[in-house]
Amino acid sequence: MAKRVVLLPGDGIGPDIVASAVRVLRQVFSDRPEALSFQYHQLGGAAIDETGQPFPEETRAAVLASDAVLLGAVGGPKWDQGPGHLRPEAGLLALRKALGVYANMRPVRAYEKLLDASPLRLDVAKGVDLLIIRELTGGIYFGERERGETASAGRFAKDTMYYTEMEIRRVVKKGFEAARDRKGHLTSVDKANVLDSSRLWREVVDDMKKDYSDVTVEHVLVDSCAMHLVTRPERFDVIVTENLFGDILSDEAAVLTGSIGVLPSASLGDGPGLYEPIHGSAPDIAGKGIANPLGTILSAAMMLRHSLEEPERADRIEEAVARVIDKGLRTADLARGRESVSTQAMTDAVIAALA
Ligand SMILES: NC(=O)c1ccc[n+]([C@@H]2O[C@H](COP(=O)([O-])OP(=O)(O)OC[C@H]3O[C@@H](n4cnc5c(N)ncnc54)[C@H](O)[C@@H]3O)[C@@H](O)[C@H]2O)c1
Ligand SMILES: CC(C)[C@H](C(=O)O)[C@@H](O)C(=O)O
Ligand SMILES: [Mg+2]
Repeated sequence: MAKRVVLLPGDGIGPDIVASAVRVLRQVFSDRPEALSFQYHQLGGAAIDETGQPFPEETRAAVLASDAVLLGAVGGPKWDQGPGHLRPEAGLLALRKALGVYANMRPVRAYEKLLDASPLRLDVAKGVDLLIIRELTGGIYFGERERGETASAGRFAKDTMYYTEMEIRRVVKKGFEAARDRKGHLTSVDKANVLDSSRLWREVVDDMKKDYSDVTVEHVLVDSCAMHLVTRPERFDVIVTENLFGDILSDEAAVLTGSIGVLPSASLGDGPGLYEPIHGSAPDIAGKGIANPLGTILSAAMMLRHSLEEPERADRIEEAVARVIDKGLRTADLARGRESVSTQAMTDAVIAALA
């Protein structure tokens, strides 16, 4: 039976980069085209325009019945003025929650050929190969919120960072397991010098250590981690951290690779996985045909590996991307004054490199 992939192109550059990933998937399955079925649904601003909701019921039903979900990006200035629960981003959060994808894996790999695209010194970014595991369905993104007004101090707004032991344990477990399969080092990132939720996080990590004696564990405060990511990135193997810290640190880590456009992600829980590049809808370049499709193409490879039991085809896509980068092809975000190619041409090159 065909594996059911739900495609959520979303907004801005989303439709272009998802189209690229689908072309690559079709090519890598050209010997068995019946193995995958694709279904398009709406999420984000596009869904608001059509249905009034950022995560329509129809999309919810489709993703829950799928084997995996591939998402482009959501958001844009057109929808920025709406109330919080009717923003495109609220649809994305509701999607993650509905799928229960609590572990967001964001691998960061510096390709040798792209080192000069990073603003950092060559020797800093060289050899970087780390994995950020970001808790994705809890923390301040999903805690209690409140808006109000007091007579003495004017308006107030409240967001709450709330974690249960169960939420921490299951994502930290993914961290230990990933470290075990990689270089055996786990960095748990928190703000335990200030936050109670971080102190609980640290206690749970320390509790779990004894079951993973082959993994070395260190605790690093998030501010210090932010500095070390761009000064000594080679010290990291697997980083596990809560939702907001992971969001910020992964965009920072993108600087090591030359562009946020090349970073993929896999969000995993107990049901269908969700796969999306880590970047947004890039309204500044939308419609120009110049978006970097590699983060989405590499997310599709992660989908084949983690949800669709097709690890060899995943390898083939990743090798094709590495070959294209090696040949020197760059989209505008990576060009740094060199010649650049379009989304379409980059996708064509990956497809040609698959052969
Ligand atoms: N997962 C998601 O859907 C997601 C993630 C982040 C931001 N957003 C949303 O996207 C919108 C824009 O946010 P932002 O500008 O802060 O972040 P962004 O990631 O969209 O863009 C940041 C910068 O990186 C560039 N960029 C990003 N992806 C690129 C690609 N594939 N190729 C070339 N250049 C690329 C953009 O042109 C821009 O200059 C906002 O509405 C935000 O909420 C969505
Ligand atoms: C758009 C936004 C809700 C999202 C997040 O904060 O999780 C994005 O920044 C990401 O990293 O996927
Ligand atoms: Mg982000």
